[in-house]
Amino acid sequence: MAVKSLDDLVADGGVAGRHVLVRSDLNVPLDGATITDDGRVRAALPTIRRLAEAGARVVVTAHLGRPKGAPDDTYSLRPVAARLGELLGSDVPLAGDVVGREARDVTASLADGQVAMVENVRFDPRETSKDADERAALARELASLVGSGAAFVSDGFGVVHRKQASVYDVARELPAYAGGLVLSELEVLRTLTGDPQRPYAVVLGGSKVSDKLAVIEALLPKVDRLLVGGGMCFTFLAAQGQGVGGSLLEADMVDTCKRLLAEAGDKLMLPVDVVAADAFSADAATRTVAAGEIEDGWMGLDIGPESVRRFADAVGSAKTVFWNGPMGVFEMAPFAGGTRGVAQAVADGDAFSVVGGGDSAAAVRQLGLPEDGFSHISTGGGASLEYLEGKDLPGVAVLSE
Ligand SMILES: Nc1ncnc2c1ncn2[C@@H]1O[C@H](COP(=O)(O)OP(=O)(O)O)[C@@H](O)[C@H]1O
Ligand SMILES: O=C(OP(=O)(O)O)[C@H](O)COP(=O)(O)O
Repeated sequence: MAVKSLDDLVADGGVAGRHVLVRSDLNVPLDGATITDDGRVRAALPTIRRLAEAGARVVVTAHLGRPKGAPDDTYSLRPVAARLGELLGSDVPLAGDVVGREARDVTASLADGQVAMVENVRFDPRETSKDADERAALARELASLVGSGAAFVSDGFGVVHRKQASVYDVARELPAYAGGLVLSELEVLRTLTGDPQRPYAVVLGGSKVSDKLAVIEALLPKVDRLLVGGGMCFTFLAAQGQGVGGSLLEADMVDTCKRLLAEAGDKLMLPVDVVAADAFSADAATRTVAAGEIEDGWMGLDIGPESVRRFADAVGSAKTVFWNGPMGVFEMAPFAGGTRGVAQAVADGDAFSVVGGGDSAAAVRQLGLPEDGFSHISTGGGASLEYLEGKDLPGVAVLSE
């Protein structure tokens, strides 16, 4: 069955007076309760606004960070609901729970064209449960919030690779439609899966190491160059027997990295130098050292200048570039040079270039890089990677069941 879109929903008898549950990806970077980059909220806006303007009673669900399946104020969606309200130009009430009494009250009291949110859906342990029955139970409760006659719009591209209750299971409980953001992201990424112009370079960094190691294996045969920086690189350096001190390391993935290094040969490029620090802090003492010479008590928080030159050369000569994951802890000025240097090289080059991921997109904007230097800035990092890898995205596949 073909995926139905938001256009179909609006055309199918209209949405005026109907409840519509929208799953967005509003997982924004925060400094305390301050949003440091609202790109994902802005990206979610067109779908939410279109539904509201068509008279729907819109209930938005989203996650923020990775709370441990229980309410945790650090991960409250309050700042996000406030920002969404500012951008919409009307107040967005936020229920203090996910499917409890407040969620039911807020949902029931919506007027036509109004938008409300429920709290971080990951406060409910069933959202991310491996047990399909537990997830289905939460999905039924989410569906019953909006009642019969309601519809579900899946618009959180950054999370469609997660088989989670509010992304996957809920689409089986309500008539389900793909939002404009999901469809437009897939359309751009499709151009990278066909026959990309070569050389094709993929740059990986960031901190979700174990998620992305699996992706490397699948991408290796498809790309000409795979550049690995950020927190990702230290497990590879450790696999080469190099000293990584207190850097981010997934010890149980070292053997996998050994195997990947052997398979990849010189396709896979690692940093040759790193900016090491004696603490995870913007005020830490720093040193640039050879990649294998990080001492105990020090940690690698950025790739070094020689690595930036080599990575910049590789992306500068590529005709297609996909980049996910910052090269260092760019949020702190002393560790932003690697991300800035590589991003600038992508922007200066003439490759078809896609940068994906909440933090990577935020880095482009925060470091003042020209957004028009990239062919596309995607809201999803892991989701884009899994798509490029050729995997089915559960949150998309379920829409055509
Ligand atoms: N060497 C490093 N050590 C620890 N964290 C790092 C390192 N390099 C990058 N990071 C962190 O990775 C985070 C982004 O990772 P990730 O979520 O995987 O990227 P994206 O959101 O773009 O997909 C940033 O907050 C950044 O500070
Ligand atoms: O930030 C996200 O993904 P990304 O860092 O891969 O872009 C999404 O909101 C998914 O979050 P998750 O990786 O905690 O499931």
